[in-house]
Amino acid sequence: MEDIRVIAIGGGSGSGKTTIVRKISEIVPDFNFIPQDNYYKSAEYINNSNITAFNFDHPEAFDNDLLYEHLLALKSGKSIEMPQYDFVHHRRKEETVPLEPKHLIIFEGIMVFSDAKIRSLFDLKLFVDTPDDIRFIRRLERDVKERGRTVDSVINQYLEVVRPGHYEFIEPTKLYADLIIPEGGFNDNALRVLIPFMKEISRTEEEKR
Ligand SMILES: Nc1ncnc2c1ncn2[C@@H]1O[C@H](COP(=O)(O)OP(=O)(O)O)[C@@H](O)[C@H]1O
Ligand SMILES: O=c1ccn([C@@H]2O[C@H](COP(=O)(O)O)[C@@H](O)[C@H]2O)c(=O)[nH]1
Repeated sequence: MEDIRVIAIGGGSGSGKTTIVRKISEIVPDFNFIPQDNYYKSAEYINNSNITAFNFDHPEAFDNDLLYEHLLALKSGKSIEMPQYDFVHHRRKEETVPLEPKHLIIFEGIMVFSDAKIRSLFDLKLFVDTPDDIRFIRRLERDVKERGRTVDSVINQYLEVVRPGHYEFIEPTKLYADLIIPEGGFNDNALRVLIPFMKEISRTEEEKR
């Protein structure tokens, strides 16, 4: 398969990256979605009371070798078995999801721009930029509702590792972005500009003829 493009969407936790991808998927029919979160290394000994004993907000928290291998395979027209991640138990799930190659790959996560080798595979780089207070409120709500977390553990983790990690490893990668999107998935103007481009590159050979 020719012309396989990778669009990377980076930005802080709770900035709205996943929401952007959901909005894109309502209009762009067919693409491979790779959440960087699926490539977290397992840390099953972690729970609410020792949440900072593993730093999930460090570039080495991810299995970058497997990520590179998988992105390169998809970009070369090969299929992969994508891992799945369990946020409640902080570990990789047993099951994987088979992905067949498609013309468009969307790769999303907090540290998608940290690794130079992985970065070299990207055709378009977007950074979602949302103020810290808004990101924290969204994260607190989400982690308590969906990720089995207590309010105390979210606050503790945020102050000890998430916030420092954001300034050390995420914010500086904004300089790699081709486009910066303020306020994420509810920025209708940004989506209006981006979606036709994504629609075009996700078309199959047959549709292009
Ligand atoms: N612009 C927005 N306004 C209000 N809530 C939003 C907005 N963007 C995202 N959210 C909500 O904030 C939470 C985190 O957003 P999400 O897209 O998962 O962020 P990320 O993937 O960057 O961590 C979700 O519950 C989502 O519904
Ligand atoms: O087991 C885990 C794995 C990750 N985290 C936190 O998740 C965010 C990244 O996910 P977003 O969806 O982009 O918010 C990261 O800041 C980690 O701290 C976790 O708490 N537990």
